[in-house]
Amino acid sequence: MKSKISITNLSKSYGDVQALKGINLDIEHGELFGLIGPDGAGKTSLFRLLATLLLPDSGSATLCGFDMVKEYKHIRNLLGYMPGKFSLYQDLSVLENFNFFATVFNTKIEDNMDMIRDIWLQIEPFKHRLAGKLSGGMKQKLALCCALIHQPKILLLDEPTTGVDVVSRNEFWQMLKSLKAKGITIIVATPYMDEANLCERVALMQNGEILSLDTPAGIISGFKKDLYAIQGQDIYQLLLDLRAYPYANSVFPFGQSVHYTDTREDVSLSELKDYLISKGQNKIEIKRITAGIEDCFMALSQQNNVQA
Ligand SMILES: Nc1ncnc2c1ncn2[C@@H]1O[C@H](COP(=O)(O)OP(=O)(O)OP(=O)(O)O)[C@@H](O)[C@H]1O
Repeated sequence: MKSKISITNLSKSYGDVQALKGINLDIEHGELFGLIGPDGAGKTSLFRLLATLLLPDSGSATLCGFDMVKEYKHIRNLLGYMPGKFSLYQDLSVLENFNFFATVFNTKIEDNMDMIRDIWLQIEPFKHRLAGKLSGGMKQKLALCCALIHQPKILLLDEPTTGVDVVSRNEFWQMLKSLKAKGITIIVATPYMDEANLCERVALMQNGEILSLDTPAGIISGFKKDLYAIQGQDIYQLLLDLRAYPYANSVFPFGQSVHYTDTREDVSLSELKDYLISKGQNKIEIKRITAGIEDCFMALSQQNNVQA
């Protein structure tokens, strides 16, 4: 069975809030796909629709060829869904949670070990611990095991690495790669732009719309402006001064520097530096850099806001 997902013109509102505005998206069998966007972009709403927990206002979607509304029962058996908030029973042990999910899906842990062995081995030493007493990374591993217990063809993971330390985040992505190798179609929603590079394709989302849909490299190649990282002693004042510069096209804070693009084709860096010195800035450093996914997102978002 091909676990393709096809989404056509899908919309969802909550009262006056338009959470999804006509989403069109095809995700291929066995793809590791990223939904990347800030809080409120609409990622959870899209997942809840695909997981058949919400009804759309308009539009449609098929998962493994089954209609999301009319054939929701088939979809529930084919789908593993890991919600954003820890969804397991905090007062049950690891093993009790696991057994509970196996029972719900009318299966047994031992019958599904092939699929989950690598992950289970990492949490097995804690099998008698209450789920509520696990670390963030361990909770995510348990939630992933529970989402996999019925051997789903499609896995929806809503912000699985939010609040998880860097080491556990890396381990988690390694696990996703091995699940993908088993032929599972995986969609990961994340607000972390750097995780886009770990996906085969991504959709950058904002305000219920897809701003861009491509491979991470394809998205980055769409960034056509020269990009500069500018550092100075007072980063906040630097940001304000750059925003006031008449040739500024985009100015965003980025860690310890400001990412800057200019409206001119040929940027005069010496003129820009002189301007900043005239504003009282010192220790200015300007470096030409390559855009990352976050720069692309900011540029697309700015473009989208101008068009709106
Ligand atoms: N039950 C609800 N009632 C009213 N508004 C809602 C409801 N659920 C979501 N929204 C609104 O819909 C929009 C999209 O929210 P959604 O949760 O789908 O986005 P998200 O990208 O998953 O962000 P988050 O990480 O904050 O959940 C937001 O403006 C949100 O406030």
